[in-house]
Amino acid sequence: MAAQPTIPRRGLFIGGGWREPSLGRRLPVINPATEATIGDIPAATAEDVEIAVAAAREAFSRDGGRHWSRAPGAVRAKFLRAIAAKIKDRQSDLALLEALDSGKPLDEANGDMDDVAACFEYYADLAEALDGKQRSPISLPMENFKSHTLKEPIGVVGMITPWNYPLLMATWKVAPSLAAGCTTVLKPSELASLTCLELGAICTEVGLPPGVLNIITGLGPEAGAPLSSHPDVDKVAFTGSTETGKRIMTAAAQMVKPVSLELGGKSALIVFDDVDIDKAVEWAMFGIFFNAGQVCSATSRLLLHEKIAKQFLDRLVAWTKNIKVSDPLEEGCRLGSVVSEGQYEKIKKFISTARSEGATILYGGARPQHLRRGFFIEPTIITDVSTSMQIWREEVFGPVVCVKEFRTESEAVELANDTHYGLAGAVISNDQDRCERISKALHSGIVWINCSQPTLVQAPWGGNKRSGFGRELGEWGLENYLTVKQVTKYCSDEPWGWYQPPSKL
Ligand SMILES: NC(=O)C1=CN([C@@H]2O[C@H](COP(=O)(O)OP(=O)(O)OC[C@H]3O[C@@H](n4cnc5c(N)ncnc54)[C@H](O)[C@@H]3O)[C@@H](O)[C@H]2O)C=CC1
Ligand SMILES: C[N+](C)(C)CCCC(=O)O
Repeated sequence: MAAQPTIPRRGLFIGGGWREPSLGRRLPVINPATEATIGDIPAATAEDVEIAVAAAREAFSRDGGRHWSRAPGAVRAKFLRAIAAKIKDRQSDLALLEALDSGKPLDEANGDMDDVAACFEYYADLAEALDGKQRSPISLPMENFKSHTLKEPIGVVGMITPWNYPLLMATWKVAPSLAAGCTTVLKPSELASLTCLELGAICTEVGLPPGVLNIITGLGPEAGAPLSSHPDVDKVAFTGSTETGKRIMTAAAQMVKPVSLELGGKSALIVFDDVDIDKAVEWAMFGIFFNAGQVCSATSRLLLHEKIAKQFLDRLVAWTKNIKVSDPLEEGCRLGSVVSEGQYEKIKKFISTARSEGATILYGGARPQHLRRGFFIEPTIITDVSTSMQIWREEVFGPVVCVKEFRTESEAVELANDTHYGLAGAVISNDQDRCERISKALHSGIVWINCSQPTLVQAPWGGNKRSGFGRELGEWGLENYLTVKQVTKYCSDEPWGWYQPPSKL
């Protein structure tokens, strides 16, 4: 088992320095795998939000923006690359903090840190490329006007992020917003903020101008709500539950503030009868048991062609029995604890409701017997599910998959689209034409073919319907933080000639 690190005691990271929260309150950090309190984080309130937003505003306009918001993208790229390098230097201690804070297996947390560094590097490249995209000419059907566009940073951005991928979800927002020239106030989830606070320490080490990135930890209603309604915040970017997303959108609407929302999901994985069963089983497991199913894009509904359903479920159970469920720091752990007691209770309730509604718990459904403490739930497979059941309709955000059989392609598509959500969908089949047809027919922002969950920083990420709107990652992620200005010039020597000139007499 890896050594337990000391948990750094941090303040709020505002204006390039550490500050105690105005009301002096702190929140405990609980290791969900042991239930032990391992540290604490500051609890910001509206007073701190004021100070952080003011620091971000000052940094945005400092020296007319010469050193940040209007500086060449190449200048900002250097900071992004320096942050990526520091993340790599500190990879093992950051991964350990992430695992202790969230309960995810250390191997997963290590992978997250790779993705974090890669995301900063990717947006460093895009920041540089932005310089070449300025003054893009617009082709016009006349000669007396010339137009071009400028891509400008949207301003001060408020970011509210979740606990399932604490530093990675923050990075998906922070990296492109910094690349664009925005300044930012980040409010990570109170359930897992440690690595985001360490990002503050890294910003100091790389000499990021003060106030460009501010990090305030605290509770949603106390710190997140005043950030989303703040009149001096130009945009809010949010990842989290659909309920909170609605609140944020309502608050932002009062100021006609743009929002991007990455919310929940109830994505389906469709498996046809022409597949290699074991390969498909492994993707089905990765789709729902990775990060203990606490993934917005988790393929939590498994649709099996009736011809292979029985054989598939037998193999799924056999593979699932083999998952190492353990303390996240144990070698080979593939399923850690869920993030908190609240989430643990919520998942157990989903399972008991499924049972009481008539579904069968084919495997799992309880606390693993060998783990007495910690918020552990067995990987759970639920069958005999009808489309009116809660387990079919609602996001569990836990290691719980529900299974249905289908006969035809159109039935599979109909079942997959039978949800208010629209984040992701996946299909496994050896018939490539069928996969293409299904990728068009699914009402979702992401489709995986012959896999589930792989996420590439270059490709757009986001959902439709109640999974939200706006796209992160790729060039779309940068556009989120840019506003387009048209500049139009009259270039004829002739007078405009609309009004009658006054008499020269
Ligand atoms: N789409 C996703 O990636 C995520 C989905 N969820 C879903 O949400 C459920 C509940 O988890 P929670 O941690 O309660 O999610 P949440 O949506 O309440 O929390 C996400 C973030 O929003 C903040 N927040 C909460 N209330 C707020 C408010 N009124 N104004 C502004 N910010 C606010 C939180 O402090 C946190 O930083 C999960 O069971 C899961 O179904 C949770 C986290 C991530
Ligand atoms: C694709 N993955 C698992 C790396 C991240 C998913 C992001 C999310 O849950 O919001």
